[in-house]
Amino acid sequence: MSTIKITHVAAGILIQPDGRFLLGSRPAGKPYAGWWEFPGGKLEAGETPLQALCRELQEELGIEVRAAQPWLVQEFTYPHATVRLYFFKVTDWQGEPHPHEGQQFAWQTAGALSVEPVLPANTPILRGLQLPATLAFSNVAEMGEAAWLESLATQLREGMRWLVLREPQLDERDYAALAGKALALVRASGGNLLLHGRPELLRELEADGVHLPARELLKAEARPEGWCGASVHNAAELAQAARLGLDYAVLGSVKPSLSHPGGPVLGWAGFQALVEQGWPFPVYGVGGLTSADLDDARLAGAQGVVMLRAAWQ
Ligand SMILES: Nc1nc2c([nH]c(=O)n2[C@@H]2O[C@H](COP(=O)(O)OP(=O)(O)OP(=O)(O)O)[C@@H](O)[C@H]2O)c(=O)[nH]1
Ligand SMILES: [Mg+2]
Repeated sequence: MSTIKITHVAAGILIQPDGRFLLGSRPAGKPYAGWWEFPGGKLEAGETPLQALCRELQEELGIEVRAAQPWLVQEFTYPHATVRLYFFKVTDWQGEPHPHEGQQFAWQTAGALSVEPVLPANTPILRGLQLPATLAFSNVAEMGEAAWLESLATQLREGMRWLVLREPQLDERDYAALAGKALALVRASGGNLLLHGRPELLRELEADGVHLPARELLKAEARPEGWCGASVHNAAELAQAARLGLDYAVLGSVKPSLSHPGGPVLGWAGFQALVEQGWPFPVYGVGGLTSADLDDARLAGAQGVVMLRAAWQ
């Protein structure tokens, strides 16, 4: 029996307060020379990913890492190696990055890169960097259409850019009509609207993607086009989201919630234990959460929180 040798790699996403992050070009003489990557390199024997990250950023950039949070973990098979990449968000460092290996540097904005090509394993990482800290789910069922659309317009003015239209009580015709109205508002602000289930409506409505409920995630054999995330409750569902190459997962319930009363509750500790297994997409907490929970969410390894009621108040 042959076992695949996996090369473990730590890579750092240096993030400025304005959100821009650093890419470096790979030096001549290495595989994929000239391609863009996050600075980093292979773990040495006995090193943890964080130790390797600190050493590599010292060697390649001459900086000392002051604050780094583990973020996404991605496995990828190249012709020359199968790599397991541990990506960290590096939010504080000492010193100015200098190209110690003859690299070029470029500070970049998520979704609007000015350099290419980027290493192919990094595609999900670049998608993940575009996602927000709070993801809103609609609440027409409780608020009524007129009040919700009015609140949507207000939230869009105040910076909301991502939302999932989840209205299971509507039949397909009413759902499509509501989606049309919401999309008109979202488009005018440059935002993204994801349908909840109903991937068959994606083309017709020209929505930005689909959020799959867990039962549809488990049935899916391929991801729909556009953005795609899913609701998950356990490791098996997270693994299915990884197999499909989804852009994010929503994991819960973190706290008891009014919308799913009596369901299983993970708490932040249970949430953290699942997220720490390492996934190639960001994971949001859901279930009785508001923006007041964002600090706890980040400490537990979350991208942020999903808000239902709280998003529209
Ligand atoms: N540093 C880095 N490596 C990446 C990224 N994405 C990605 O697929 N890789 C892969 O991870 C592997 C390790 O990268 P590396 O060449 O930087 O390793 P290193 O700094 O230890 O260099 P060395 O080989 O000279 O010792 C390569 O196969 C590279 O293609 C990324 O964003 N940053
Ligand atoms: Mg390197």
